[in-house]
Amino acid sequence: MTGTTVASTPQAATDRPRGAAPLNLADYRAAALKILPTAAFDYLEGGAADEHTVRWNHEAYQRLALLPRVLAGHVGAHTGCSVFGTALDSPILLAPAASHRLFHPGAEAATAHGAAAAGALMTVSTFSSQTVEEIGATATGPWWFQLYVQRDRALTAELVRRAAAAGARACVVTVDTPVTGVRERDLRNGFALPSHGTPANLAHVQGSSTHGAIHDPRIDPAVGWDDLERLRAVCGLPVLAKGILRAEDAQRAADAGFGVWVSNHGGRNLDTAAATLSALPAIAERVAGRVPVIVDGGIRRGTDVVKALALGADAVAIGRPYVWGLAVGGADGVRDVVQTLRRETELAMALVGAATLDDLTADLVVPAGVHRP
Ligand SMILES: Cc1cc2nc3c(=O)[nH]c(=O)nc-3n(C[C@H](O)[C@H](O)[C@H](O)COP(=O)(O)O)c2cc1C
Ligand SMILES: CC(C)CC(=O)C(=O)O
Repeated sequence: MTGTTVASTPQAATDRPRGAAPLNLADYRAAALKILPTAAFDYLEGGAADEHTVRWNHEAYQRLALLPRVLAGHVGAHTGCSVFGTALDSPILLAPAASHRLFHPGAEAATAHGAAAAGALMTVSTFSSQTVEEIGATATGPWWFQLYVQRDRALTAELVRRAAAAGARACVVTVDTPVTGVRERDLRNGFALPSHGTPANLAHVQGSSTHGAIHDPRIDPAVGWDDLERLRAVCGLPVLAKGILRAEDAQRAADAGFGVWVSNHGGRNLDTAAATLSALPAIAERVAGRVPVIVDGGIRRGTDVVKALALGADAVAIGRPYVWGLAVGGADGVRDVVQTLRRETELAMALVGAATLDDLTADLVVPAGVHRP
């Protein structure tokens, strides 16, 4: 893809007046909008085509209301959990996002530090701007590796082996991107990932572009279930399939022991794909607790986390919000975004009468609007 590249790397906003400190994730978005070059903000913010799915992901949470239990007799709420054997302080994960250096000079290392400070698990993209070895050497918290299966399967195997050797605790195979969606903001901006965003993990590969295109021809469109089996054998790690929206696909993943990551890629690929929250209950029912179920897309408030867990997710992941934090404050911004969402989650749990994540059950959620018991 040709086009102008974003030349400048934004600096962290260290000189914000105290009174302007972000209170919630939407405040971080507003601050990131002020700092980032337009093309970088649009790449982060945007979705495919008319961006219906981007909106639906978020609105699906607003279409549900909570029915709190009272007099539950709890003191506070505890968000501790374990996902695929990794103990976590809270069920809030960082979804993979390409090229963190586009948003902050500290790149993925800064994200890793912020995630660790918040006790959150980070997922490192195949298209990270630092190598898995660099990230693994600096990460003090748990992290997973997100894989885009490459047409070159020897290279694919090498990638997951490198990630495992660098300390990744699971491999998340993205299954919703046989091709990338048409991101019209990027087309209008003539946007291509800048040279400092070139996928570091692939920099040694012959023919690898020095100006990584968003619509990357190296991603193999013909990925099958047998690829996931082979990858699990190669890396020896738990494998999750990211991008599942259909219950029968979730069932097949669970039958094979693959974790299920419910996602429509943040509305960035197939516009008018279903909101992830709409897809979640049927998926959770089929999986029936056999493997972890993670959901992402549009989660911006603690009440969203509570609703997702009540409807069957074991954990949620956020994409854009932690990148807003990264842009605004580097590692501290990432940490603060996660901690803010976690505090909101704890508060919402206390208010619905839930002491632990197990207390978040489907009866807490009803359609919003007029409720007739
Ligand atoms: C800037 C950006 C880059 C992304 N890069 C990747 C990626 O490399 N691999 C991947 O599987 N998903 C990628 N995603 C999708 C996210 O992992 C996640 O599914 C989505 O952002 C969740 O929705 P949310 O941003 O509304 O929280 C990216 C998303 C954004 C916003
Ligand atoms: C390089 C891209 C394929 C990364 C991505 O998944 C995205 O921008 O949504």
